[in-house]
Amino acid sequence: MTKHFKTFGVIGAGAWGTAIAQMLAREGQTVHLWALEPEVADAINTARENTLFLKGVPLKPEIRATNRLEDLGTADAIFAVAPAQHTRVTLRALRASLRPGTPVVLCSKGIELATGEFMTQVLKDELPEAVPAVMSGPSFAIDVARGLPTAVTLAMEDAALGTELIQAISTPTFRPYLGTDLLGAEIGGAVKNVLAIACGIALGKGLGRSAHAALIARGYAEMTRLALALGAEAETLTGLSGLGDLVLTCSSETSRNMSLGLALGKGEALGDILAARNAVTEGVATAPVLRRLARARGIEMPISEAVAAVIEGEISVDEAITALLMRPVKAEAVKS
Ligand SMILES: NC(=O)C1=CN([C@@H]2O[C@H](COP(=O)(O)OP(=O)(O)OC[C@H]3O[C@@H](n4cnc5c(N)ncnc54)[C@H](O)[C@@H]3O)[C@@H](O)[C@H]2O)C=CC1
Ligand SMILES: O=C(CO)COP(=O)(O)O
Repeated sequence: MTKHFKTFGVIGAGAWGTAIAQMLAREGQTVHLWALEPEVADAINTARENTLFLKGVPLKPEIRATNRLEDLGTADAIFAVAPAQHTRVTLRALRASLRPGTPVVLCSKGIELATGEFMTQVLKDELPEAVPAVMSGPSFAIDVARGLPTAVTLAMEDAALGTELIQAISTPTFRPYLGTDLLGAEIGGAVKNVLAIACGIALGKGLGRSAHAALIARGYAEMTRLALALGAEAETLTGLSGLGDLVLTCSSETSRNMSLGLALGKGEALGDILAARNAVTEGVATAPVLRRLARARGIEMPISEAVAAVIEGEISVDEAITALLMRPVKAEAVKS
């Protein structure tokens, strides 16, 4: 049976949730956007601007902001865009109102610190009757909100339903490519944030573009090792949600993760950097849990290990760099 996607719910009115709502909003469709902060919902509904998280972008009239998650319960599809550490509680709050079989598209990029779970597992725990999907790829919120060309992976097990959803949401400038490997898509999105911190540190320390490129390539190798060990498909990692997002995030100061690394490399303290920003930097929470996961499975992830150790205050930036450079040289294609 053909599913008609007319009404959308977006959980989280940060930069990315707001950009997704803007992309979804078009004539004849309604987008309910849940904001945690009353002033954000108010500004969107009255001034048609998200003054806290996405300043300067005039928002479309189809977007209706709300502070009540239950207002999203009747949507034909939900986009879950709260930061990874807050995703569980927002999904749980939808349990009573969401219709069984509703697609829930997970858009946050991270691993839950308390449980070590990726977002698909969190969704399964909290809304077992939802149809899971993952949307991930190289996509800065400001680019999407301004209508600049963007391509992402949208992974859903039911390819026919995924195709219908993509047809309902795609525009000439927002192009989701269908995949069926949800785990691969979410691993790429979570791990690239940690690797972007490493790249930022290297550039901030003045180690040069050769070191930067080496970190991206070796980071890609460790991301792929983890993905394959957890049962994801290699092709997903070569695509938009893997290599594509890794390249974007590791190369641009627009990335919060990359810019946090840059500041660390220049000698700023982690606490000061975080205190000065009004934006989530997912790699900070993901790095320690990623290290835990890799160690538990015996997967070698030296760059992510080094970032975790710096974030946890166990070693300095200089010690992390020395540790990486002192690693024994070995064959490039070693798998573990
Ligand atoms: N900004 C971007 O360009 C992109 C972001 N993402 C991902 O989207 C997710 C959300 O990031 P942004 O929209 O950029 O966030 P943001 O940094 O713009 O805003 C922070 C968000 O966290 C929410 N928040 C804070 N405390 C909360 C709580 N206790 N419960 C629920 N929500 C809470 C705020 O309401 C706000 O929506 C992250 O996982 C990020 O990795 C993915 C692709 C692009
Ligand atoms: O995921 C992103 C781009 O695809 C945004 O990255 P940051 O969270 O590092 O800004």
